Order: sequence, then structure tokens, then C-alpha cells
Amino acid sequence: MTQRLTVHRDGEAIYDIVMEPDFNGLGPEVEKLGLSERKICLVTDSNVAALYLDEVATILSKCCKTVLTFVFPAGEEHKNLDTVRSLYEHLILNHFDRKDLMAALGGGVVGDLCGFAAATYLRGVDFIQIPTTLLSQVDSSVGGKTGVDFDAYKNMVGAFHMPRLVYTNLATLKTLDGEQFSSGMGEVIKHGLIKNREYYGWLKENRDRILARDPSVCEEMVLESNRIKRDVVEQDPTEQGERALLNFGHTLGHAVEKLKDFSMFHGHCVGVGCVAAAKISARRGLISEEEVRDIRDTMLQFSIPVAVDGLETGEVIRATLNDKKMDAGVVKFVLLNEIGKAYVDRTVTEAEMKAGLEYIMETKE
Ligand SMILES: NC(=O)c1ccc[n+]([C@@H]2O[C@H](COP(=O)([O-])OP(=O)(O)OC[C@H]3O[C@@H](n4cnc5c(N)ncnc54)[C@H](O)[C@@H]3O)[C@@H](O)[C@H]2O)c1
Ligand SMILES: O=C(O)C(=O)C[C@@H](O)[C@H](O)[C@H](O)COP(=O)(O)O
Ligand SMILES: [Zn+2]
Repeated sequence: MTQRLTVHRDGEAIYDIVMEPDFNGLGPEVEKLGLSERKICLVTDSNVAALYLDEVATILSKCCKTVLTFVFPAGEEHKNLDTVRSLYEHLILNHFDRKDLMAALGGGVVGDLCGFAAATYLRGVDFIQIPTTLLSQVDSSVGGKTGVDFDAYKNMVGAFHMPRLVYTNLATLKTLDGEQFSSGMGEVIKHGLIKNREYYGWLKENRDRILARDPSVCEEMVLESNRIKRDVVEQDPTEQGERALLNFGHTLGHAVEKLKDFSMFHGHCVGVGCVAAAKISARRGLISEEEVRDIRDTMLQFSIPVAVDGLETGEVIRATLNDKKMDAGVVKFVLLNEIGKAYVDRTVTEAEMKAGLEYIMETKE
């Protein structure tokens, strides 16, 4: 069954998130937007190209004037300005103009990179998101945060640029390996923890069917996560306040991701970051130690690592203090008032960060 959510800005509908069981509805959605007369550049990575590029290019060639493709090597290490530069060159060589359309076919790396190129090429061209990982379907394709890493600084260069459409083919989840699926679950659990306690409970109750990738349960999960993210980004599209809640688990998580040279998947770093932030929340008496253990166990139930080895607390704190999470000299942290309610806190001390980090560095699976 088709599921559809609309994202608004200042009360005006700006794009739809469409969830389908295949790619067949993509052509009609592009036509409906009046984008089909354009040249389209399909951007993807080497893994996704082998799986889905031909099918998607064939579908789009039936409704778009010309379909160009740009394939870059898969992996976070290619989410950088070198790849963006190659993409700009490709667009220029192919006389891509301001009325043309870009499409990100792939996970969050493709979405962030293609979105950033679309935001900046010729001062901005339209783009659509066709997310194929769980992480990109539940989180990164929605909300228009685009960008790339710079000299090992995570997402250091970027822009807010809203897609014209998010088209999610839920069947692509079938080809994801287990680790990538569990990485996506890190962001899904984050959504429950920051905004919806019932959803968090539902995830625990439906664990077996989620892990079996039961199509109807996955559809319900992607839909609910999209609702949560949609509601946040509608309220605060450019992260002036509320949107920062989506950064729960990211303050320490991004530092771990960077110090591990991006060898740990983003959603797994978010998972350990959520456990550390929960521990800090418990030290302040906001949630109970039992709830921290429950969050940790839930991560484990979904094969998300809850312990990090090979790092020292001091270097993670230093990396955090050097990150863009700093705001006027203070670190912007997200804590839990309770499960399902998060808030931004600017008073987290180095001692508290150390305690949170010790919990994820000492406890073993
Ligand atoms: N913009 C945002 O709001 C936002 C939100 C969350 C994360 N992110 C970013 O997203 C990135 C992580 O995204 P990701 O986890 O999707 O990683 P990814 O894009 O690297 O994809 C993970 C791997 O899965 C492969 N893959 C993609 N789809 C597949 C499929 N259907 N079947 C088999 N393999 C497939 C990819 O080739 C890659 O090797 C990070 O860079 C993170 O910073 C951005
Ligand atoms: O959409 C957002 O806003 C988020 O923070 C979602 C995060 O899951 C995502 O990883 C985002 O890219 C982090 O943004 P950053 O500004 O902290 O780099
Ligand atoms: Zn994230």
C-alpha cells in the first residue's frame, strides 16, 4: 500500500515522502511534480549502482528527457569535496542547467553528497531523494540537511536544501546486510527516545518481526520515524532550536565516528552516543539507572554496539570540544528528561562527559 506524508514549511506543502513496495511509482511522481521535461542526473554509489541503477534509470528514461548517471565509490570516506568536484565536472560537461534535476539513489552518503551538490551547483538546482538504506529511509532523506565531511571533520561543509520528493522503495531493505540494517536501527531507536515513548516500546515488542524485515512492520516503522522527523523539521527547518533534538546521541557519537576514522557505521556511533547521553541523564536524576540499562539492552537486541574499544575518554572529549556542536564556546548536548522527551542542555561538564564515556568504554556486551 502507498503511504504518503507531506512536509510543510510556513504552512505550505513543500514535498511529499512517498513509501512504496517497488520503484514503479517513481515515474508518475516525477511527472506529477512537473519535473519530467528536465534532464536528470542520477547520483549513486558503486554498491547501489550494481543493484538498482539500471532499473531506476530505465523507469526515469520513460518520463525524463535525458538520464545521466554519476557513480562514485561507496563509503563515508568518499563523502567529501573531491567527489563533489567530480560531480560538478560531470554536470558541466553534460551542460546541466538550473532547470535540470538531480536524484540521490542510495544511502545517507549519496543523499548528503548529492543534496549538497544540488544546493550549490549554479546556486541551487532541484533534487529528489530515493533512499535505499534503512538509515536514509528513516532519517537522512527527510529534512534537507545536506553536506560532506572535511579533513575528517564530520559534516563540516553543508547547506539546508529541501528535496522536491522523497521516494522510498521499502523493498530495497531486503538487500541490506545485517550491519547496515542495525545501523539504521540506531536512528530509529533515537526517534523513540527523543519523541515517543510508545514507539520505543513498540520497537522492543516487535523486535523479531523488525529483524526479520517483515514488510508490514518495516512500513509501519519507516512511517512512524518519518512522522517524528517530519514534525520536528516542519517546526524548525534550519535547526534554530527544536531540530537539535535529532542530534541526540550525536555529540559524542560524531566524535567516536571521527576518531574511529569512519570505520564504525554512523547509526552504530549514534547508538553508543545515545547510551552515553542516557547515562549522563541518569547521573542528573532525570531518568533511572534501570532505564539506562533498558536503553543499552534495546540497542544490543538490535545488534547495535554499546561499547567502544581502542579510544580514551580524553581524546573523545577533545574531539567533541573541537566539533561544530560547540556553540559560543559551550557544547550543545541533548539529554533525556524522560524516555520519549529530550531537551538541549548547554551545561554538560567534562566530568559528566567522562562518566558517560566510561559507561560505554567499560561495559562489555
Ligand atoms: N542529512 C541527514 O539528516 C542525515 C541523517 C542521518 C545520517 N546522515 C548521514 O548518512 C550517512 C550514513 O548513511 P547510510 O547508513 O545510509 O550509509 P551509506 O550511504 O554509506 O550506505 C551504507 C552502505 O550500504 C550500501 N547500500 C545502500 N543501499 C543498499 C541496499 N539497498 N542494499 C545493499 N547495500 C546498500 C551502500 O553502498 C553503503 O556501502 C552518514 O554520512 C551520516 O552522516 C545524514
Ligand atoms: O536532521 C537532523 O537535523 C539531524 O541531526 C539528523 C542526524 O541523524 C544526522 O546525522 C545529521 O546529519 C547530523 O547533523 P549535524 O548537523 O550534527 O552534522
Ligand atoms: Zn544521524
